[in-house]
Amino acid sequence: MSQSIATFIESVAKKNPNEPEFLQAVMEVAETVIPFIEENKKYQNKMLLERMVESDRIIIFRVVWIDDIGKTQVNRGYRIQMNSAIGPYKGGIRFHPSVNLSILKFLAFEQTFKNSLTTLPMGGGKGGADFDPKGKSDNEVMRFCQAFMTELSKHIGSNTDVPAGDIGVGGREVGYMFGQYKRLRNEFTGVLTGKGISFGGSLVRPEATGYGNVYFANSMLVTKGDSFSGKTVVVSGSGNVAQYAVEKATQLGGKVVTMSDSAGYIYDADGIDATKLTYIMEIKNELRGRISDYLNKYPNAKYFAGKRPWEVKCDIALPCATQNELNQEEAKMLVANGCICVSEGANMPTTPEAVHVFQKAKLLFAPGKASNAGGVATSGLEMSQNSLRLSWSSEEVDERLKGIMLAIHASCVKYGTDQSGYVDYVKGANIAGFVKVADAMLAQGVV
Ligand SMILES: NC(=O)C1=CN([C@@H]2O[C@H](COP(=O)(O)OP(=O)(O)OC[C@H]3O[C@@H](n4cnc5c(N)ncnc54)[C@H](OP(=O)(O)O)[C@@H]3O)[C@@H](O)[C@H]2O)C=CC1
Ligand SMILES: O=C(O)CCC(=O)C(=O)O
Repeated sequence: MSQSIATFIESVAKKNPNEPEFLQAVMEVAETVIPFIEENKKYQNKMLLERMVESDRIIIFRVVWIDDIGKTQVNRGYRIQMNSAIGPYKGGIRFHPSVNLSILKFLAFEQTFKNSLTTLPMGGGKGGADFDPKGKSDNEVMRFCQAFMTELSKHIGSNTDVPAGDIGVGGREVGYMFGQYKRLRNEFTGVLTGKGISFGGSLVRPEATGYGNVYFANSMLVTKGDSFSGKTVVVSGSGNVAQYAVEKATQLGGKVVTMSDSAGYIYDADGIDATKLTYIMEIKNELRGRISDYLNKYPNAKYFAGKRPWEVKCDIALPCATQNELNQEEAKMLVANGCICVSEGANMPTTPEAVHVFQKAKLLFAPGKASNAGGVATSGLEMSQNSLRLSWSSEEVDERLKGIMLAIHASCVKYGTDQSGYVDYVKGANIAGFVKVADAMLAQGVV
């Protein structure tokens, strides 16, 4: 690591103690962006990266609600408004017991670069609460969402900050939050994305992150004259992103053999086809059960409690669960087993050591800020439709999504190709994302 990178990281670490995930995300960007700044006079001595790691503002608030047995519950809510140089703050809301400032700051920082890559005018933000929706009744989830939005509504708006879903926040939660915002503000606006189709949601938004990740992986494979056809695919997670990554990978001719949740993974050697995926969607989205329930209907599959799927031999790996879910040892296992392509559906699922393993082995490796950007890009399309008061067809939204993923791939190739022709997609995504935000910041003066 060069002296300038080390000095920068040291100062960020000092200002943001006890924030390992935030520091990890910053370090990954700094490693590629600082050398780029040093080669480009225009970006020098303007403290651009120093400004980008400092949130515009952070809102932390108490969320009080009553559970089904009449007990008062207290959670902590957050919204990180990271950077608005290129558009209103945009990024999801996460409800998970692990939520803290470090995790949300890493996500908001990543989001700023990701949103820049989408080609759409969206700044970076992220929010959430340490609320665990697991095991809660619909009424409890609704009361929590209403209490959360009662405070959040003071800080967001369709031209200011437009939240959406993330872990633990899907269509149900977005609906409850939208209802509360409308009740409090008496206005029907595109203040959230991921809404239901009957009240301003966009077709293909639920599918967009998973589909987009597979479109991006496919673009990487195409650079090698390859495709998903006949490939064995390992997927982690079984939530929104994983489900639609499995659907699209299967449609493109891949055989997906694993899915997981925080308790373990299932392995189905025959492949998780469309019918089996419908069952997983029922387990996860309606019954709110566990991935192990898959064996109730498909007993030939195997369940591995407490394990992650990276030990399974595959050609393509799609980590779609959560941050730091694929470590160095697991990366070595994937490489040894002949994996050729890893495309992140989740945000920062691969540890830095594991990323280096993939890059050293010259795998096709896509960082989430590029490969999972289809979700927020389609949220941007939802915002456009809301502003126009129009709804586009599935075909139209999907075509735009494909076009955006191709454009992001092209930007990564532009900024990430080295002299040997290897594309470092991490470097490409970081620099391409940085350039647009930095140019806008320079044009807007010292703010
Ligand atoms: N939804 C979107 O549009 C976008 C999401 N992402 C990212 O994709 C990832 C998945 O999000 P999404 O599918 O929406 O979320 P969901 O809540 O729908 O699903 C999350 C999945 O990840 C698993 N998971 C969560 N925490 C852990 C953990 N600590 N260890 C192992 N597994 C875990 C969950 O298992 P369990 O049920 O056991 O908790 C579940 O299977 C996240 O990193 C998110 O930030 C990125 C871009 C857009
Ligand atoms: O659609 C959005 O605004 C949220 C997407 C998101 O949270 C993400 O890209 O990580």
